[in-house]
Amino acid sequence: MAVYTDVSDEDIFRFVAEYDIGDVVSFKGIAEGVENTNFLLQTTKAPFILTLYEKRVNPDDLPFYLGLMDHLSATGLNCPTPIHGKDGVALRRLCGRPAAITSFLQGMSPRRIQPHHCAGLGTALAQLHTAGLGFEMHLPNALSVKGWRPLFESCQEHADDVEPGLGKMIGDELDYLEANWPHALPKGVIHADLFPDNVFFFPGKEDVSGLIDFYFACNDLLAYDIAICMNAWCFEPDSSFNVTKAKNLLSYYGKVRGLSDAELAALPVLARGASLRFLLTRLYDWVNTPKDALVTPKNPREYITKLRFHQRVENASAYGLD
Ligand SMILES: Nc1ncnc2c1ncn2[C@@H]1O[C@H](COP(=O)(O)OP(=O)(O)OP(=O)(O)O)[C@@H](O)[C@H]1O
Ligand SMILES: N[C@@H](CCO)C(=O)O
Repeated sequence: MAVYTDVSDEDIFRFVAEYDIGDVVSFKGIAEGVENTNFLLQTTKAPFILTLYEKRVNPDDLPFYLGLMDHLSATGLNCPTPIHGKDGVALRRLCGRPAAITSFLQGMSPRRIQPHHCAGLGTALAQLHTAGLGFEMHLPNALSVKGWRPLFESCQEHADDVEPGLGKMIGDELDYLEANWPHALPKGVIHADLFPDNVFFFPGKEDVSGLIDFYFACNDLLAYDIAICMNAWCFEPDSSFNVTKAKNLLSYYGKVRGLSDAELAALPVLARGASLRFLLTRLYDWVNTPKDALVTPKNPREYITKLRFHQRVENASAYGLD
């Protein structure tokens, strides 16, 4: 249950009164998600999402995230739109946490990912990257290659408790990635966490209906965002890699924003980095979440398997490209 900060009825009535969004009708904690506290807020005017930002969100970065969602919404991309209070301010405080209300997006995350979902995702991701090129604020990716070694060092002592030899594997992978990271590839605004739970479709439809959870968005290599999606969408529950899904993701992305030969050639190293990034944040959460916590941390072993797969990949043809 990802509600880290409880909010009383009195708190919510006082908070909503700071906006012109109608009166509170209902207010329920949302179970999904592990990073922030989210509530579904229904008022006499419409449904909204109230988010209280928790430990992994740097409050100084919130103007970038909210400004980005405003920018992307204005370009026509379907993402949460920050609601501004009567004083014009979107970023506020509630129960001691930074907080904001955003629009509620209709649609559902796919429970069983089909190849057509990856086609829709490729299109939506390229549209996001294209729309983001006009966004003037800039936020370096704190969880890119420069951030991985410090993150590893903060939980290194526990790595071998998860799997014998994991500490050495991560140390060797960090050496490889720091020496081979493709810094010169095209950069722009990336989502950086576009997992299935953050992508909505309408039932029976193939196009993405909306994107949410922009709280890891930042400026980084655009093709790195594709690698994050390939890991999150193109592996089957039995850990096998689905080449058809990867081919759809890459080919439909390329119809909107063509990938350069350099980006295609760099996909294996980008996919190794994308695997390590989520292995590290999951490892950190795995060893730092109390056993009796209400929120269940995500299993880092899933990303050990994905990293090992990409370590064996020699070129992008393994991802379905001709
Ligand atoms: N704008 C929105 N419209 C509709 N539903 C939303 C919206 N924002 C969040 N949700 C719902 O709340 C859930 C959690 O939101 P979100 O993914 O932003 O939280 P999180 O803690 O950052 O999760 P994660 O672990 O995926 O990073 C989503 O899976 C979705 O069901
Ligand atoms: N999407 C992340 C959790 C939120 O950052 C993961 O699956 O590890």
